[in-house]
Amino acid sequence: MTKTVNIRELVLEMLMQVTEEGGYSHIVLREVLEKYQYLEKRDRSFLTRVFEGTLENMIQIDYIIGCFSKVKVEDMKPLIRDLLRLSVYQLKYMDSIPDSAVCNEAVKIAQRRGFYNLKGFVNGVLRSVARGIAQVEYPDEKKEPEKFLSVTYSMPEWILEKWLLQFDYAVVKRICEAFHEEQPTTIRCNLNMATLEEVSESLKGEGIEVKKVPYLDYALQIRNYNYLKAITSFKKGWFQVQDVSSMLVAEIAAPQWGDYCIDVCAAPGGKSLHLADKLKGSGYVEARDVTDYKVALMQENIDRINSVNMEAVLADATVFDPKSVEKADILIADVPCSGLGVLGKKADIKYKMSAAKQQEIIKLQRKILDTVYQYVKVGGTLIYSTCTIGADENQYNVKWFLDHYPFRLDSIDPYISDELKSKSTKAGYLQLLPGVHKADGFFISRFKRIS
Ligand SMILES: C[S@@+](CC[C@H](N)C(=O)[O-])C[C@H]1O[C@@H](n2cnc3c(N)ncnc32)[C@H](O)[C@@H]1O
Repeated sequence: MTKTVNIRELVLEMLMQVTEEGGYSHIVLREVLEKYQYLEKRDRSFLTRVFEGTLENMIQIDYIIGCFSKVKVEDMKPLIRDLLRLSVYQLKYMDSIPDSAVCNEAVKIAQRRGFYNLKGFVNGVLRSVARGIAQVEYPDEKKEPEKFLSVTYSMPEWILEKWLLQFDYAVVKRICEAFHEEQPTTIRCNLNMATLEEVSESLKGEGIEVKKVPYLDYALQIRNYNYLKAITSFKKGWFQVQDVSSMLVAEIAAPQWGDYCIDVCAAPGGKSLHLADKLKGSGYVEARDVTDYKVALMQENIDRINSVNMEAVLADATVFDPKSVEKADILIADVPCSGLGVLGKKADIKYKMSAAKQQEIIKLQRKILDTVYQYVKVGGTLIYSTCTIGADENQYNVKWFLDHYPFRLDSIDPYISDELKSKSTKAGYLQLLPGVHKADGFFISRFKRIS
């Protein structure tokens, strides 16, 4: 017999894992959905919506709580703070739930969790929020534009400050808005295994909504599925979940028949698998990553797709590998980054990242480039990419690389659709911006080794 689960309490535990224990929201959610597969679809959607919605809107929610609580949000007991957050999310964003139900449930959870003495506090704050939420005064866009963006879109001010130095206010606002729009799943169809029509028909046959997406003709958007790993065409290896921005990496790498490719930061393997598909069984793709866990993850994907020209390898990209010197026709450095381009899918990243952590990441990116450039043959291609927005990890690293190593930028225009072409793509790099482009925020640059 299955135990009854209190969904709000489960969301509270998930939030605690993310906000207090450093867990990653997409992993926490995936593990819970896998563990509680028996939950009804309605409960799974409620759980997903409250968990993701609370994280997406957390700065705004804390601002609202701050308007009604005498205790500062940062001084609250962590469990009470997260309980208030998920409750305020429901009060503000879920009209179908009566306010009284939200308050009563929160009080019961506080009591069950041993916070008898804070029942009154939880009840008082939530009932005041429920009564006064429509009168909350938010920062004025004209007088305090940065604060307005921060509270409206729950975006930390240090990120906004950096973006506003590089992009117009309207562009930054559009990026922030896009992170709050629906983020449908995008898939890359493996045309070596099935045609686009076959994948599409198979998905529709299982009641899944399918739509074409811009920029690439083998990519589809899917909606309204319950559990990805149960989809027949997924089990057959006919498609891989991957954003279009990430598919563009292999597109821009443009491997030729027989090429030897090394992907130095490859897990979970999306771009490597794409390269292997493009090579149609020829050449070879060494998909390297730094932990056993990540290598096993890639191996799982290789086995599902039955890829014959790809191998998952355990290797640290910051440690020089003499056997790889001038071995690669194509080297992919899809490096660890701040991830600010994918906040629409992984909202918690924005709270975990900081300017200081970003500096550490930049050092690692440069250390990786400083090691792996030696593996590229003269005349070979190096692709440097990140899933972030902002010059620090992108354009400045490109400039630094050109200043120190025997490479030149190479135009990417031959490999992308006309709507993506610009001065910078002609020069050799592409910064995708959510809301401006129909893709995740992503940066791709292409270099040729000249000596
Ligand atoms: C942006 S992700 C790569 C995504 C991957 N290219 C894909 O398309 O699925 C960055 C990867 O770098 C790996 N990584 C971090 N430090 C590394 C290192 N020193 N050596 C090799 N890989 C590393 C991480 O484990 C992570 O999987």
